[in-house]
Parts: sequence; structure tokens; C-alpha cells
Amino acid sequence: MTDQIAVVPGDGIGQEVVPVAVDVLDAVGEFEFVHGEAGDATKAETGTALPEETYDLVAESDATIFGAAGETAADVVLPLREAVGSFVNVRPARAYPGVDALRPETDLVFLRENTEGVYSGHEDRLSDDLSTLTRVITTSASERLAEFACEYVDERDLDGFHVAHKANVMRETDGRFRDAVVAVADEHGVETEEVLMDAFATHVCLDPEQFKVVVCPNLAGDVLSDLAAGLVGGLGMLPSANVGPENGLFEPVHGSAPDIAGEGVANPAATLLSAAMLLSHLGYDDEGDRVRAAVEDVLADGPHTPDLGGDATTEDVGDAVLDRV
Ligand SMILES: NC(=O)c1ccc[n+]([C@@H]2O[C@H](COP(=O)([O-])OP(=O)(O)OC[C@H]3O[C@@H](n4cnc5c(N)ncnc54)[C@H](O)[C@@H]3O)[C@@H](O)[C@H]2O)c1
Ligand SMILES: CC(C)[C@H](C(=O)O)[C@@H](O)C(=O)O
Repeated sequence: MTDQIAVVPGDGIGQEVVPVAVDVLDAVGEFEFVHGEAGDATKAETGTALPEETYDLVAESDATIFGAAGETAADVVLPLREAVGSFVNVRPARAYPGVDALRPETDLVFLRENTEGVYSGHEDRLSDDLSTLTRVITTSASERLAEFACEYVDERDLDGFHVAHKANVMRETDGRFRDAVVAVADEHGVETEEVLMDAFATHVCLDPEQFKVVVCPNLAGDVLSDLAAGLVGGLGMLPSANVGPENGLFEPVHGSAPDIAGEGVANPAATLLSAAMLLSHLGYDDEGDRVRAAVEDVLADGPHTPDLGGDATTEDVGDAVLDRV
């Protein structure tokens, strides 16, 4: 049966990079593409940033390729991650040959908890002076993430993973997260090394090679993956996979980039690499590898968009990748 892929470009450069990824997906496989609207423009038009039809489309499809939303991002991305039942956000940060990276030796993957932490939705304004946020950490979500991490390192013949946390301050919540993750890893005979997340930010800048897989709570994964993007050539380089038990939502780590939107110069690499992750997730391993290899070749030889020092357009890069797949 043909797999159904939901296509939700969203706002800004999402409208520019997602079509490039769809062309590449279309070139390597037989898929049924169904299109959904979401984001700032959709809200302006319909009054809601995430229409029910789009939520349902994403929930019912086999996988989704998403671009970015603007100011409404939290109202779009978080429910869509929930729509696919995602519990982990896989964010590889890799420096590719040919890209002028601050730290060319970087090759690591963040496994970000994707359902709770400060993203729990429990934020309140209690008075003119006081607002609060409830940070939720459960043993079950931490264990589920750890199970995924153990399988992830096992499949890659790695001995273990780092656990980034701040349990020295958030003793109850990050303490619970750390304890649950380490306990599961111990049960599986997988090694863990703890690192305080603030210290991690320095270590990864100075010596990224020591990190291969980093398991972290939700907000830490958000911030630290953007930091790592800075080490490997910028936000145009980081793909991500929101993985659920069956379904998945694949999106670049970057946002709608209003500063360059409409110019046709956004780097499509992050979205193309997200499409490669989508293919692997659906079981099209060869096709995923082909797309990854094609992107890698184009990054090595050019053309490059302006963020990577070139003068190519998004379409030029897309065409070069299409030529190679
Ligand atoms: N997942 C999402 O939908 C998501 C994620 C982050 C931010 N946002 C939203 O995006 C909007 C802009 O946020 P921001 O400026 O902080 O982050 P951003 O990621 O949109 O842009 C940050 C910087 O990186 C550059 N950049 C990002 N992607 C690029 C690409 N593919 N090629 C070349 N350059 C690229 C931008 O030009 C900008 O200078 C905000 O409204 C925010 O809410 C959405
Ligand atoms: C827009 C926002 C909800 C989102 C997040 O925090 O996860 C973004 O920063 C990201 O990294 O995809």
C-alpha cells in the first residue's frame, strides 16, 4: 500500500524548503502526498493556527514533513508532535565536509524528551506581579526515552550515552529524570555518563568529539541543539525527527526565518535531511541513504546558499540534490 505523507510547509521559509524536500521524496519513492495548512498565515485567514483538518491529516498519515511556523509555532508544533504520539525528538548535529563549521569534528545526536518538562502547558498569571510555570517530569516518560536511547546506541554499536540534566538545582524533577534514565540504561547494560547541562554547553563547544548521543529533558534539548547548530554551520543544517510508536513528524530545527523569507535563499539541507530521516522511519532505508548521500555530495561540492557562504538559491540546491538522487 502506498504510504501517505502529510505536507505542512507552514510559514516563511517553510514554504520554500518543504517543496524542495517533497520533490526529492517524490523522486525516490511512490507516495501519496496530502497537504495541510498551519501557522501565522492560516491563523490570519481562518482564526486558528492549526485547523482540525491539519491535525487529523497529520495524525492519520504515515508520516509528515513540516516546515516551520512563525509566532504561532508553539500552537502548531507542540500539538502536531502530540498528534503523531511523539515521545522523542531525534536531533542530529553533524558537521559535513565542505561546510565551513566552527567545529568540523562535531557528530552527535540529541535525544530530546518530547512531551513534558516546561512544555507541560501549566503556565499561569497569578497576579500583576506573579506568573508561574509547572515543570512536569514523570518516571514513565523518562524511562520511555531511555528505552529508545538504549536501542539507539545498540543499533549503532555504541557503548552508551550522555545524560544532560541540572539535577544539582532541580533535584526533584531533573533528579527523577536522571535516576529513571540511568536505571533503564543500567538494566540494559548500557553505559551512561552524566553531564550538567550548563557545563555541557561549554564542553560541546571546546571538544564536541567526546559526545555521540546526548539524552536530555525537553527544554535542554531545544536550547542545546540550537547551540550545536552553531557549531556545524547554522540552523539551516539541523534536521529532526519527532518519533512516535508508529507515526512521525519530520522537521528542520529552524523556524520561519522572517529575515530571509521570500528571498528564495533558505538552506534546504535541514529539511532534506529530515526527509531522509522520514524515509528511514518508513522503512525506505536505501532511499533515505540515497537522499543523505546526495545532500552530503552537494554540501561537499556546492552549490551553497548564502548562510554557507555561497550565492545559490534554495531551488539551485534542490536541483543539485535531485540530479544526484
Ligand atoms: N519549529 C518551528 O516552527 C519554529 C522553530 C523555531 C522558531 N520558530 C519561529 O520562527 C520565527 C523566527 O524565529 P528565530 O528567528 O528565532 O529562528 P529562525 O530559526 O527562524 O532563524 C534564526 C536565524 O537563522 C537563520 N536561518 C534559519 N533557518 C535557515 C535556513 N534554512 N537557511 C538559512 N538561514 C536560516 C535565519 O535567517 C535567522 O537569521 C519565530 O516566530 C519563532 O516563533 C518556529
Ligand atoms: C517553536 C518551539 C515550540 C520549538 C520547540 O521549542 O520545540 C522550536 O524551538 C524547536 O526547536 O522546534
